Amino acid sequence: MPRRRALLLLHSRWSGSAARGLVLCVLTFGVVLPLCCHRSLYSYYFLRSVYLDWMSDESLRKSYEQGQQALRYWQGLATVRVPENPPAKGPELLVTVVTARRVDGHSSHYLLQVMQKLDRLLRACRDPPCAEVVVCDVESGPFENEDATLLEKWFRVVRRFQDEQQMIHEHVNIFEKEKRDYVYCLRKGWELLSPRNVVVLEDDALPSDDFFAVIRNLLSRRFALSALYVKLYHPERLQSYWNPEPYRILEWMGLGVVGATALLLILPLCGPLSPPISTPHLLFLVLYVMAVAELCGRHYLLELRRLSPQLYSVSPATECCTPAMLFPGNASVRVAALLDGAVCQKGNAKDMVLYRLARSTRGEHAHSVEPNLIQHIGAFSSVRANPWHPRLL
Ligand SMILES: CC(=O)N[C@H]1[C@@H](OP(=O)(O)OP(=O)(O)OC[C@H]2O[C@@H](n3ccc(=O)[nH]c3=O)[C@H](O)[C@@H]2O)O[C@H](CO)[C@H](O)[C@@H]1O
Repeated sequence: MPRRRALLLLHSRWSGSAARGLVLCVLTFGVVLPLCCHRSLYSYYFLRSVYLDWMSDESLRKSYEQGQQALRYWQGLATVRVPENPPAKGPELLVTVVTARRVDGHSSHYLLQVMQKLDRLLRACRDPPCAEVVVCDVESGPFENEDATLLEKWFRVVRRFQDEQQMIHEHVNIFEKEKRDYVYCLRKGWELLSPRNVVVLEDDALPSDDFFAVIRNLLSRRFALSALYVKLYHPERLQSYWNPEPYRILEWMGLGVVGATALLLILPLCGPLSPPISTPHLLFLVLYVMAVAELCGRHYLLELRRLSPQLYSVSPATECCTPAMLFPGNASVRVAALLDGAVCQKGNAKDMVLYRLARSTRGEHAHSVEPNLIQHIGAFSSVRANPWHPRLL
């Protein structure tokens, strides 16, 4: 008899727990998260059909306004500021900005926006200067890159077609040209200034406010000594846990365990409905926290790391994209040599080639930093065909 009663008690406890778990899941995943996240671009709850077109148009409009504002800034500067001295040799950091003339999106003046932001950041750290900046103009078409010309008074602008006349007669696919342009810019920066470290930005990579503080911190970490490159950007849409990168799965499980333990410790303070501390409850809460994190969007969790440069995480490099890259020490020269030996084409652009080269070359290590240190503002590509109506996703 007592055995039956014990079984009944256990059964009622379990069904009570299951019912509470079910209510919690329905409320969280069916009510609270949809209400909180339906406008968050990188959440699973984002209402794409309702908001995507509108948000994309808004972002294009803003980008156009910011481009026009940057254009006025650089045009107006000529009357109020004296040009600075040419960049000094041997700087701690050289930032090379690779740029080509854009046909689509020309009026958003991406390059001018990026340079305006760099100018603002550099004026905030002058003694000693955070970095020297060189603009690397790789335009080879019949028209000049007007934005680069406008910046000439303020920054050193190097031009590939002036240095390498033969490039005008080069008949290579656009991805191979893009790679050769990149190699030229890497080598030219090194040759001109012999910097101790190099950052290469593409002309639509807008640095974040803490850009130089984080770079300085990264360079002070041990891993940088042996790094071939550190990626400073990965597309937001590819940052979720479900984009399987081994370290992300570990991070996801760790977050689940920490979050569930915190909940188990906090819930008893909230009243009699709290679950008892047991392994099944812990497992349930681990899965619950993991699901909440993924559905809300890992991208938003990463933003918390912006609190301090020390909190930025470094992990093995991910494949896609090179809009912002840090090359510690003489790594930019090694990368130029590696890229020189490879051929790029559609489906095998310089970002993929570099990723594979880093993995297959003994002794070289490639890393990614999170969260992103730049915002990618280029809605229009200068190497690919552009859609009639570019979208944020
Ligand atoms: C955000 C993002 O995913 N960007 C990636 C995407 O660029 P996108 O397709 O977004 O092209 P983009 O217009 O950003 O151009 C990338 C870079 O190439 C430069 N450029 C352009 C034309 C040219 O003849 N020579 C030249 O060097 C241009 O100035 C810019 O610095 O694909 C590229 C590879 O193809 C790189 O992996 C980019 O990081």
